[in-house]
Amino acid sequence: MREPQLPQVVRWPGLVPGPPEQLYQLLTFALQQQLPVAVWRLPGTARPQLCLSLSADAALAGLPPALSPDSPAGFAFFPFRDSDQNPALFLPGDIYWNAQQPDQLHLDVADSRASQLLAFLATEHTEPGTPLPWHLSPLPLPHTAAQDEYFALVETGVAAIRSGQVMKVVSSRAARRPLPAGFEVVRAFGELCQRYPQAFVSLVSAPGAGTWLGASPEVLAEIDADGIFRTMALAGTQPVAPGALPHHAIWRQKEIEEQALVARYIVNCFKQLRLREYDETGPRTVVAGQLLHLRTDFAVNLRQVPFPTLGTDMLRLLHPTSAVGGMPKQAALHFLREHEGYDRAYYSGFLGPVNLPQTGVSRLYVNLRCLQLRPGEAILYAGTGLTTDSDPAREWQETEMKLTTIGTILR
Ligand SMILES: C=C(O[C@H]1C=CC=C(C(=O)O)[C@@H]1O)C(=O)O
Repeated sequence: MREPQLPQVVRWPGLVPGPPEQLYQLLTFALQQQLPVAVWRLPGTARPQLCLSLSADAALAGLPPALSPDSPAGFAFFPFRDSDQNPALFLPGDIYWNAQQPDQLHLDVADSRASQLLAFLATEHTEPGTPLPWHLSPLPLPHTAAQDEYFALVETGVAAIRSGQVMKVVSSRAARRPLPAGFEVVRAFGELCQRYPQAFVSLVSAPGAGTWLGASPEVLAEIDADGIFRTMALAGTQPVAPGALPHHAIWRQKEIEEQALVARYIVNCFKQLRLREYDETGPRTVVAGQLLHLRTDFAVNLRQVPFPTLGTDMLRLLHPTSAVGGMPKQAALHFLREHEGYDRAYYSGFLGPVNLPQTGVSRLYVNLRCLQLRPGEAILYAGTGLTTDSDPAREWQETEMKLTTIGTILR
């Protein structure tokens, strides 16, 4: 098997500033040169990592990434629906930096654009907090549903379930919020990292896609260093009750069914691949910020099950999962296209590093609890899984709760 060429490790040029300054310098270079860049912090880790691509065109991937050790290293940023307006991106890992090893940069020294970066880092010192030219989406602002419109959408969804058109559908909406005075994107990213230590925190800025910040609780497809493939069925939502232990949470029939459908969807994907050797754990209650969810974890040991394309195949079958689309998949997606009334863009798409920094290790998350930056404001996104028992007012309230996860950085 051919291993991808990983960039070389070079020393940070000149005096090594603190990681926050380094992050700022790298972002300044990327944005001034109008290049795509992604910063992320993995759940349970302390330090951010960064992937910078030296060509905007090279990031236009078109296809979902292959989760295989011989595919290129980079950062995937995939929309809910792949389209000309919201292209599927894969940011080649031309430059990789990890705040864990702050004196190192991974790059190809023979590339003249990489040398340009090194020269920039050696001479320029942008003060953190200096406004940066973030990429902005060229698309018009998405329609933001008022309460009565969302109620109507939920009612239409429930009617579609009752008539047997779909079993489950996840309706969603966008909401506009002004940026507070002095709002600063990199600081907001840091705040998300502090507030949500168990989330996948991300900041992606790319030509054509704009700038997105998020704190996702949901793994879509992951292959770790021990060759374990993982995915999860995450659904059902209630607020964390002050003083109560998460495992004492009581779930209604509605949430239990909603989550069971997502788990069934994943089992069906394994079945389509004729794979029986998976471990299933749960469902159990998990905490995601101020919310509780029900989660079932699935794992396959790829060192014991000889299925080298499992990650790639599952990713293509899973996205969009019934935690963000519905069931059956095509009928639910058709319903959303007809009735949702706005463009989700990269909300409920997926994102994360592939073979970066370690060959064979990929970590893709569903892009939930996220916002998109626009001049002077942010567009926040949230959705709720509908079943026959859904009540419009409760579903609206649930989207409000989900919006507060990312909304806290706008206070
Ligand atoms: C669609 C979202 O959440 C999904 C993940 C967990 C719980 C969900 C729910 O309870 O509906 C959703 O399926 C969102 O956060 O926008």
